[in-house]
Amino acid sequence: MAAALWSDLKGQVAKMSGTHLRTLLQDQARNDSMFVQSGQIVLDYCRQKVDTETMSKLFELADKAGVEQKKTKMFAGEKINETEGRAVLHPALRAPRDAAISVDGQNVVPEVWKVLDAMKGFSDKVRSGEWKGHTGKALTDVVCIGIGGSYLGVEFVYEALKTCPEAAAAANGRKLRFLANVDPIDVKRALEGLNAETTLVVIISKTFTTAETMLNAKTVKAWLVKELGSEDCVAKHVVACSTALDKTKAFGIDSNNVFGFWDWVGGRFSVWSAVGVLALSLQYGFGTVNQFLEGGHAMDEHFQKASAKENLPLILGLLDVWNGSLLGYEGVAILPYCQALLRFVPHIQQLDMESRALWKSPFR
Ligand SMILES: O=P(O)(O)OC[C@H]1O[C@](O)(CO)[C@@H](O)[C@@H]1O
Repeated sequence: MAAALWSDLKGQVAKMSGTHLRTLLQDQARNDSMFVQSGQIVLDYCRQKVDTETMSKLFELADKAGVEQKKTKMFAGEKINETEGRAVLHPALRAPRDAAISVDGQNVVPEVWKVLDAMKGFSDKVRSGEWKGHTGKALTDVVCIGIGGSYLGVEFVYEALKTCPEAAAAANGRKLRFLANVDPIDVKRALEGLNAETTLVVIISKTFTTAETMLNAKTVKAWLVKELGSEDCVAKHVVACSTALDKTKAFGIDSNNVFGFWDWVGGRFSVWSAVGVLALSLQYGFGTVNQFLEGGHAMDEHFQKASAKENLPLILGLLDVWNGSLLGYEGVAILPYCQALLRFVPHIQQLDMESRALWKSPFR
């Protein structure tokens, strides 16, 4: 059945290859059917090389491939990441406090909120000046050390919020820097103009073994110790977002200052966990970051409940199958006209490409 549908879709490829987009765009009913919305997010896909017949075959493909059932399994915490044998539960990171989402029979939402509350408490203390550095000064600047999934999403959201008036006001007088590359020039750029007395270092590493992150962490720790004159400064100036408590302890970080996450958070989606929430709360305040989490939750609900034809993530996924596997396009252009989204592309590129690398085709 699915094979027949696939060959039908190949027929659509032949039809679309001989049809100019200008011709497709003359059909207003087609264009209108390709304008869908969830809250304030609009998806207008009328400039994709599809007509309504192609789309109905793609929706049929989703149905035959069991997307609905797979979605149910995902939100039920089943281990749908087959290559790594893990649940895929980043939606639990942005679920409301009273939600229930289970992994291995245990509701993980209370654990998520325990860490969110701890991050709120810590970031409020740092921002208010109640938390003092080694020499008694308030910490106004933050350097995040991490790489790949433990860096790109955080930097993207930091940049996206920088020009939002409410977030900018909350960040007044504070700096947030990122250090990912092991090139000493990146260390220099990250620390440029910072005073160790007023700097907090956030080491972000799920495993706390990643070579680049560990080298940068040691380099910046040495800078703090040299500037502040004692190893004791680490307890006040270094915190971590990690799942490896033994390793963060060995590095000298107080276990109260380690903000955890879980095996079911893939690195590429981890901006929604402590990886993103801590640094962003230090810069913009927890309230603003909580709005980001609420936005993500609204999209999770839409993905779960909207019908296929109105379902933004599903439609984008189907268009990806169409463009990549059927039309054979080898690249995707993401063009954020809004300059505040300047770091969106590296974030999505890493997220998308790493997901593809981990995907196990049912056909191989
Ligand atoms: O958070 P960690 O353990 O330092 O790992 C970072 C690496 O893990 C990933 O986030 C996911 O594999 C990569 O993108 C990144 O290079």
